[in-house]
Amino acid sequence: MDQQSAQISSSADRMVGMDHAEVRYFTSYDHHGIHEEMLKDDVRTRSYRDAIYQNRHIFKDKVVLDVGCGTGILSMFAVRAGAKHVIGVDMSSIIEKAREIVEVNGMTSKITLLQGKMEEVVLPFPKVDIIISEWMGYFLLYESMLDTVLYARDRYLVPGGKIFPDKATMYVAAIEDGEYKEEKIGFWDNVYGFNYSPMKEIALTEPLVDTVELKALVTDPYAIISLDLYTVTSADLSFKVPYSLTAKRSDFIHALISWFDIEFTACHKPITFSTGPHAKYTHWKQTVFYLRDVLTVEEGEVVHGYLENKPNDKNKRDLDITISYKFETEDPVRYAEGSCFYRMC
Ligand SMILES: C[S@@+](CC[C@H](N)C(=O)[O-])C[C@H]1O[C@@H](n2cnc3c(N)ncnc32)[C@H](O)[C@@H]1O
Repeated sequence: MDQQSAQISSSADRMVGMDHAEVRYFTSYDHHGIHEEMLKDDVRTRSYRDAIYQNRHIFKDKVVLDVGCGTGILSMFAVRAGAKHVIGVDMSSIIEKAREIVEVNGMTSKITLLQGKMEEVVLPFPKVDIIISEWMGYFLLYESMLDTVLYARDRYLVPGGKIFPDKATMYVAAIEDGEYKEEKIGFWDNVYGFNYSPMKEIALTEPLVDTVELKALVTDPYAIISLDLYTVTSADLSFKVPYSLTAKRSDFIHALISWFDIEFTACHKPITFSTGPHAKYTHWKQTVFYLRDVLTVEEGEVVHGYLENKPNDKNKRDLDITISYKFETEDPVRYAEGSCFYRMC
């Protein structure tokens, strides 16, 4: 068996016993393309690099755990920042490439790479001083990788240890998006003279990951939840939170959008980045939730409701999201109230 075939078969062995969704999840990270997209996301990768390089006094001589190391980029940043030793863990076969990358960069003695699930591998150190991880998915929580970071925190982080990054805040806002909603959702009303409404239901249920122009925002953003990675638990990732959106101008509302901000508060000078429509492009873009109704709002009027999120019962990496909305106005023609269910899968 050649080296490549041996690696493929050892990866397959590790997947034995995993359900189909888990295998699909981890193999999605096997291909170099997804890593290229992440590494080329300059806002993302530069923020991690700055957070690590600007805090050599925190990393110097520390044992660091890189949860989901992928190609090893964060592990190598940590070595350059003076870490005593870095352990990188990844279930995906991309870790084979990480080994080669670490070797050609002369860091083999400083980085131990382990292929396996974070929840199952045995680390060469009983405890670590710092956890670094890029775990964020679309709508922050899609893929549910944060659970894995929380597992690593509870199992391996020394008391007083640091997590990079350690804070995430999710926002919602409402947008005018009539043209695109018509193209994506209205399209199904009449397809070559046929009623395709069953397809419209699926299209409405699926949140759209796309870039939203700032000028589409009809309301100010509203921070719905903030996660402190030192204290948050897996149970907290199922939540129902209120929101309240005040119209900045008279316009129509076709959808709510969501995005998140990330903070590295352990840094000497805190480093943050945003995935919002006001910020530089990131591969997370924004997540668009089309509403059934079109709301006709006037400046200063308020739309409020709840956003409920929970991992899907059958596949915990998918998300079940319900958004309820109430637009109370004295004008009975414009009054609107409803609830929409979405699944991110
Ligand atoms: C978003 S990528 C980040 C890769 C790399 N750290 C970077 O910043 O470019 C997440 C990685 O975590 C890995 N991963 C996710 N859950 C894991 C788990 N439970 N055990 C091991 N690896 C995991 C995936 O295979 C993937 O390579």
